[in-house]
Amino acid sequence: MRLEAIRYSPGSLQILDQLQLPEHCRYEALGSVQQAREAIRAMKVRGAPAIALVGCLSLAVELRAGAGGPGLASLVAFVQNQLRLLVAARPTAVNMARAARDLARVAAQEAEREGATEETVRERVIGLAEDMLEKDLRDNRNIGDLGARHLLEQTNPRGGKVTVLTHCNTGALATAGYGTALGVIRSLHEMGQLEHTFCTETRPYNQGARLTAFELVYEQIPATLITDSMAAAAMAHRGVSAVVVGADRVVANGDTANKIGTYQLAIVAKHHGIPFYVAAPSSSCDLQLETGREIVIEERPSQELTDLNGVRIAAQAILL
Ligand SMILES: CSC[C@@H](O)[C@@H](O)C(=O)COP(=O)(O)O
Repeated sequence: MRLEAIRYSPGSLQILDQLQLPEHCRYEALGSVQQAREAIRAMKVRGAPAIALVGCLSLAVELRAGAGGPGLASLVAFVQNQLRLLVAARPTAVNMARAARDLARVAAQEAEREGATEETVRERVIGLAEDMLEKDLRDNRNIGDLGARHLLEQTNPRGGKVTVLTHCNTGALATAGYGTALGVIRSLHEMGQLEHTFCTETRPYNQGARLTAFELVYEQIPATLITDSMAAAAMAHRGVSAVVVGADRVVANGDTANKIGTYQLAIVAKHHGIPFYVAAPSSSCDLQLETGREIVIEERPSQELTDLNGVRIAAQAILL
């Protein structure tokens, strides 16, 4: 069975609560933008593409139930407002902001068309949100296949299997399915070209230990979980052929924001002469920003560092 972070059918949206993984596979129904926003903030669903898809589909569910209006202007204002709330939920990942721009634009365009009704505006927004789900899955398969072939050509021109190190979770759980960086690893495995995977635990929220390790075991892909602080040693001594990570946002000059720890992985990879790749769909690209310095970096609650499963592990009164 395919791992699904998002289950959607017209009028119904469910997410796999990733805070409960790997112990429990529990789906939670989201019937409104407000519920989706809370789930995204709490990281029950996370990963740049999945955040955007859940946000947009929660709006689709709300609109199908007749939310917004009465009147075209008030419906368009409602759509814009709901999208603003969703964009603010996790600001670094740009996918939601890009999707919001597109949805707000089609809502406004349709409302201005002669003969438009509330129903046609709702249908246009819902239709576009549903297309995004299909497109993300297609994009991920392409990223996986193209990325795997590129990586084999570049890192192993004489043939032979490769070993890949990855960070955070960029798999089926972070997307509509298959994944981006983890999609490349999945494709290498499907091609019979993957020797081994190293996945980092990804402190403080352990997306690597809880989610990537879960996906790799689930798919029977050969893999070892390492602490974040073992990455340099793994690169020095364990034959890592390439590092492949995902992206929350790629800006015009190529600067990339991703899970904390990605920067040091890039430096360590450079030190060891190991190719470092960012695997991301165009929905993660933000060409409006020139450099990474302009990216708003999300600040998370300090408990994510000081506590483990609700139990304080850090010294009291330490500055954070
Ligand atoms: C395909 S997911 C791309 C990125 O969003 C991913 O690399 C990442 O850093 C996820 O972070 P998260 O904080 O778990 O949302």
